[in-house]
Amino acid sequence: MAERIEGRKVADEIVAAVKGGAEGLRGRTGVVPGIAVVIVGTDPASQVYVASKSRKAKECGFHSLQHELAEETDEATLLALIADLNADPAIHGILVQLPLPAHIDAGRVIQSIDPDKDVDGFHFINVGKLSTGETDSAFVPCTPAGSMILTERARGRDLSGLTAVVIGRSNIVGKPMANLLLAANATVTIAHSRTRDLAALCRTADILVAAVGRPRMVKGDWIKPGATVIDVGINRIPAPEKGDGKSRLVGDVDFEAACENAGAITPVPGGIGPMTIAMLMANTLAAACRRAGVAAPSF
Ligand SMILES: NC(=O)C1=CN([C@@H]2O[C@H](COP(=O)(O)OP(=O)(O)OC[C@H]3O[C@@H](n4cnc5c(N)ncnc54)[C@H](OP(=O)(O)O)[C@@H]3O)[C@@H](O)[C@H]2O)C=CC1
Ligand SMILES: Nc1nc(=O)c2c([nH]1)NC[C@@H]1CN(c3ccc(C(=O)N[C@@H](CCC(=O)O)C(=O)O)cc3)C=[N+]21
Repeated sequence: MAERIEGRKVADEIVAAVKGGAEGLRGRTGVVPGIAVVIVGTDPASQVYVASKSRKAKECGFHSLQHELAEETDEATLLALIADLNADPAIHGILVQLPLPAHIDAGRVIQSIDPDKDVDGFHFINVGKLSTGETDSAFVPCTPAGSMILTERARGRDLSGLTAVVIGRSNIVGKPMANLLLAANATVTIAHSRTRDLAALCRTADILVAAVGRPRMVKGDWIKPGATVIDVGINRIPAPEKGDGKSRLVGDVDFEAACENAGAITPVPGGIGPMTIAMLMANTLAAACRRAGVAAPSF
C-alpha cells in the first residue's frame, strides 16, 4: 500500500514558516507583505480558491486585497487596475485568477504584471529564468513549486537516474513542472492529448505527475510499482451518495487503485491544492523581502 503524502500538513508547516518570516521582515524593516488577488466573473470554483487565498494571506499577517470584477469588465479596465497595483508600494504580489472571460486576452494581461510582483510566475521573464536555471531570482509557478516540494520529500532533492513522466503541457502546470524535474536531474517526458499509448509510457515513470483535468483518468495498472504519484488534478464530480445535487473533488488519478502499486501518492483534496496556496504565500514573502533588500527564506 502506498504512503499518502499529506500535502495539507506540509502546506501548514510552510504557512507557519511564512508567517514567521513575515514577522521577522516587519520587525527589521517595517515592511508588511501585500498581495492583491484579482478575479473577473463569478465562476464558483474560482471564488472558492480566491477566498482561501485571501484567508491564508491574513493568517500569514499579510496585507491582502481582493478585487472582484464583473464578468463583462473590459480588458482596458483590467489593464488599468494592474497598472495601479504595479505602482502601489504596499502590494508586492499580484495574482489574476485564470481562466479569464473569453473577451479578455489573458496573455496580454499576464505580461502587463510587473515581473517582480508576478507571484504566479507566469510572466515571460520568470518563465525564461526558470527554463535557463536562474531559479534564485525567478518566481516559480505555485502548483509545480508545491508539487516539487512533495516530490523531494518522497525522493530527495537529487532525482538523478529517475524517470519522470508529466501528463499535461500547460504553461501553468505541465511545462514548469517538467523544467523543475529536469533541474533536479530527473529524465523527463511530457505527455499530452496526442501522446500514443499513454498507459505504457506511464508504466516507465518513477515519478508520475498528472495535470490533465480528467477525473481518475490514470488507472491503477498504469503505475510502476513503487512510483511516486503527484496528482495535480482538481475535478468536481457528482456525488449522489452524499445527497441530491451534491458533488465531491477527485484527482486525475484513480486513487484507490493507484495505492496498490504506488510507493507514495498525493490525495485529492488535501494534496497539491493546499501546497499551491502555501507557495503563493511563500512567493509573496519572497517578493516583499526582495523589495526590502533582505534575503528571502527558501523552502
Ligand atoms: N492543485 C492545484 O493547485 C491546481 C490544479 N489544477 C488542475 O490541474 C489540472 C490541469 O490543469 P491545467 O494544466 O491548467 O489544464 P489544461 O487544460 O491547460 O491542460 C491539460 C493538459 O492535459 C492534456 N490532456 C488532455 N486530455 C488528455 C488525455 N486524454 N491524455 C493525455 N493528456 C491529455 C492536454 O493536452 P493538449 O495540450 O494536447 O491539449 C493539456 O496539455 C486540472 O484538473 C486543474 O483543475 C490546475 C492548477 C492548479
Ligand atoms: N492565476 C492563477 N493561479 C493559480 O494558482 C490558479 C488559477 N489562476 N486558477 C485556478 C487554479 C486552481 N488552483 C487551485 C488552488 C488551490 C486549490 C485547493 O486548495 N484545493 C483544495 C480543496 C478546495 C475545495 O475543497 O474546493 C484541496 O485540493 O485540498 C485548488 C486549486 C489554483 N489555480
